[in-house]
Amino acid sequence: LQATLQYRRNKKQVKLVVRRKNTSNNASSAKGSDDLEIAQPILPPGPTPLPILGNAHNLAEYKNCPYEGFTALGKKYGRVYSLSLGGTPHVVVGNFNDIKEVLITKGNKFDARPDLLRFKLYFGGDREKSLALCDYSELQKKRITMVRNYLTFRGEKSFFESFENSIAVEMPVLKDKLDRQLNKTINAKEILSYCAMNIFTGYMCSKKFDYQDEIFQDLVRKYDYIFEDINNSHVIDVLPILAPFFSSYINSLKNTTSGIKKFIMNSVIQEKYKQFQENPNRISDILDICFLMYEDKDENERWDWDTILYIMEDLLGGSSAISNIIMRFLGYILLYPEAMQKLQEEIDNTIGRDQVPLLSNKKDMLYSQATVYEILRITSSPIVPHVATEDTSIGGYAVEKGSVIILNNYEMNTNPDLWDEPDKFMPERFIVDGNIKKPAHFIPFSTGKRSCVGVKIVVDIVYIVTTTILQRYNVSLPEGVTPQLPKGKISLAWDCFDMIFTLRD
Ligand code: HEM
Repeated sequence: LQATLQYRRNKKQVKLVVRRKNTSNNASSAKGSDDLEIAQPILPPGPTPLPILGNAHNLAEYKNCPYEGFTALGKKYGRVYSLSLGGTPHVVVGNFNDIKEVLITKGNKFDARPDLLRFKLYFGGDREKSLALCDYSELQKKRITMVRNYLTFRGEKSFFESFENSIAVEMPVLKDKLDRQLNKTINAKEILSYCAMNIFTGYMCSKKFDYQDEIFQDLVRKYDYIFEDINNSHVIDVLPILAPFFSSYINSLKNTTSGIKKFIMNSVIQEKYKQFQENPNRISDILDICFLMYEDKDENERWDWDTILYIMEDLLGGSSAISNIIMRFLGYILLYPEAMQKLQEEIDNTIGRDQVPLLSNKKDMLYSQATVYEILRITSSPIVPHVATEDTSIGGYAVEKGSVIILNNYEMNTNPDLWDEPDKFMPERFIVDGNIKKPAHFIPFSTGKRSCVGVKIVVDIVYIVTTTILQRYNVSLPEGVTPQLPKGKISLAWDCFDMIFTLRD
């Protein structure tokens, strides 16, 4: 806390090797030759931090969407600027070229994550256990490569088949649950959350649960609570000194995550391990792959139970992202009924009313795909912050080791220089000359070595679930209900908004 950025500006000299022609802004243009040279440190500009508070006050009015605040400050301080938050220097980057420098060109220098108290609390006090919030260690490299291959079906056809099958068997269950609630005002998020979790457990652990199972329901609620928490900022992120005043909140995070772990260990891993031991040659899902790693003959390569437990905890948590984004999908088409009509027309014309929607249809369903992308654009969920692992630079500005890098995806998705009428919900913007076209600066799943491993399954699951729903039902809002869809995060409250499903004629 004592180290405010101003202090650093005055006292600390960061020696950097800066290549002059690398800079498209003015930071290092003061230097003379095109060769590598030692430049004087030019730290990014930024508002002056206050003692203890740092720059928290500069963001106070943007509590509901801090990324809107980062964009507003960027207009004043430029495309790369600095802030001090939680006693740590932060650098905010909102321009695509600078973002690419962080994620791709210098990806190895920016591959760590911030050391936030909350990140530790989610993972039993040690964020290195997490897949998404850890730094980039050798173990992480192995875990994430394995997970990425599994979730993008690289090299193993049977995994794609089993993924498709896990969705396919869940769709009749979803329709059955909705059929029982026809013409009633319902909280669809509950049903969709059970559905998404079952798609995940089906694919990743070969196990499905009954939607009426109260322990399963409790697990899904717990995940949604943690997902909501992780999607929002908290005052202890920027003022960790206040943590003792939030002990009941901290305990609730601890209890919730430990409940999740207990469930996964007792109701998923242990049971499945018995089956694996009976038939170790049958590898049907990622949990079996983890068991192979647990039994590796090489002691240095072998994984322990914690590694397996936390991989499963992290991955199953991805189902909350899916249920929330599907709710957003439904929310937007309820607000823009002409989009619902176009989606239904596309379904009728391409798949028909009776045929089951398949992933193989997706390529012909341009408007459906475009709607998923438009939901992701307009939602603008943040890229998880990165951390500089050495003294380096961005856009020619000095960045010191340990700085947290905020990559302002919200700005890239809402900048009128990059999008026509960015505030308008307009799926058509992603269809150009009869093809899906995503501009290079559209990176809802980020890019580079720490990009999202869920990129493929998210789009596939959202596509199948929403197509299945709209093929069979009209969806409408009860009298007086207007979905509130705050931007800069994916999560919505458990009881965010009700809707009504009626059978299409
Ligand atoms: C709408 C849904 C989702 C969106 C928009 C999204 C977006 C993102 C973004 C922006 C990142 C950070 C990338 C970076 O730091 O450069 C990320 C990381 C990650 N996501 Fe997703 N995600 C979604 C769903 C999922 C799902 C369903 C899963 C799991 C199956 C998942 C697993 C992960 C993991 C493990 C990481 C960390 C990767 C790493 O740090 O190496 N995500 N996601």
